[in-house]
Amino acid sequence: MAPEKENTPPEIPKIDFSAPKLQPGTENWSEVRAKVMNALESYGCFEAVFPRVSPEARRTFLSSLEDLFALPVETKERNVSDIPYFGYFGRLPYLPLMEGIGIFNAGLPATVQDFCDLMWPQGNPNFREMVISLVGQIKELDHMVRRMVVESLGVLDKYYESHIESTEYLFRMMKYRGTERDQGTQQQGLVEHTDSNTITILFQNHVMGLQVQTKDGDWIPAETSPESFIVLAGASLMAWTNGRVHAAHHRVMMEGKEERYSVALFSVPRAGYLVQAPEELVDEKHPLLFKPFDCIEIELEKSGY
Ligand SMILES: O=C(O)CCC(=O)C(=O)O
Ligand SMILES: [Fe+2]
Repeated sequence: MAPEKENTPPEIPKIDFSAPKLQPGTENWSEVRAKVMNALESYGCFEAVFPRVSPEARRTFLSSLEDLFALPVETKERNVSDIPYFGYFGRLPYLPLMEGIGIFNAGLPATVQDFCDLMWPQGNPNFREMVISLVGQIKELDHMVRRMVVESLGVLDKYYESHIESTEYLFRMMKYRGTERDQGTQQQGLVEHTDSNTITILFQNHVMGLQVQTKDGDWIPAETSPESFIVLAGASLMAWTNGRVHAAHHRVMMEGKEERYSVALFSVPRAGYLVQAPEELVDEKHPLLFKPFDCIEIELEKSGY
């Protein structure tokens, strides 16, 4: 390896999804698809430039999260879920800086409405509309990425529709308190973990903190701009692709007193759907790597994050 290369720290690939006509079948699509596969195989992660969600809408939503998290704990706790971390959680002994509020099945406007009714019995149509439109727009990116993966593997016609139909969406909003530690000292905001779902798409306020582990074990920053998102592959996508896609290990490290807000859309294989590699991806050279599993069962059994 050339010496300059050895010294270049690894960086999360940045991929441009901003072309207005990024459509299957076009040259641009094939180029972007190749970069996506490459990034998912090497890092399990990339930064997607996707200005379909306007920076203005993102900013407005992030500032409305200040009001959401400022609600009394008893109000936030009304948002319960049978699945750990899918409802409200906060001030857990092993996650002292973090609070999270999830909306499961956020693809359905009625679910978003129910959530808003719990938080604001007097109504909050603005918040409802912001969530519905963010979920709709980020879903477009999720669909494109998943289509690119099944296309690259040559199984588009047989599996794309069922892949999309078997998915539910978890929309999770997160707040991390700043750390009291001295400047230059980091404190863990979120323990290192791999997501169990298919794909996670995240954005954060100006307080960065997300880090992704490379296959060599180095932790590298996963930063976003007002127009870009971090896309992470989870264990379900790794299993479904029989290990072609790497599931990225990641964590949040906080530094400084400022609060961090982040927002994530998780595509989650619905309960009862068995995540298993299609027969086309299993052969002598590629033996089946993972036993079929139900992603929701894994989430239900989670004790740590
Ligand atoms: O807050 C973040 O940026 C990361 C959140 C995360 O990894 C998760 O909720 O699974
Ligand atoms: Fe995660």
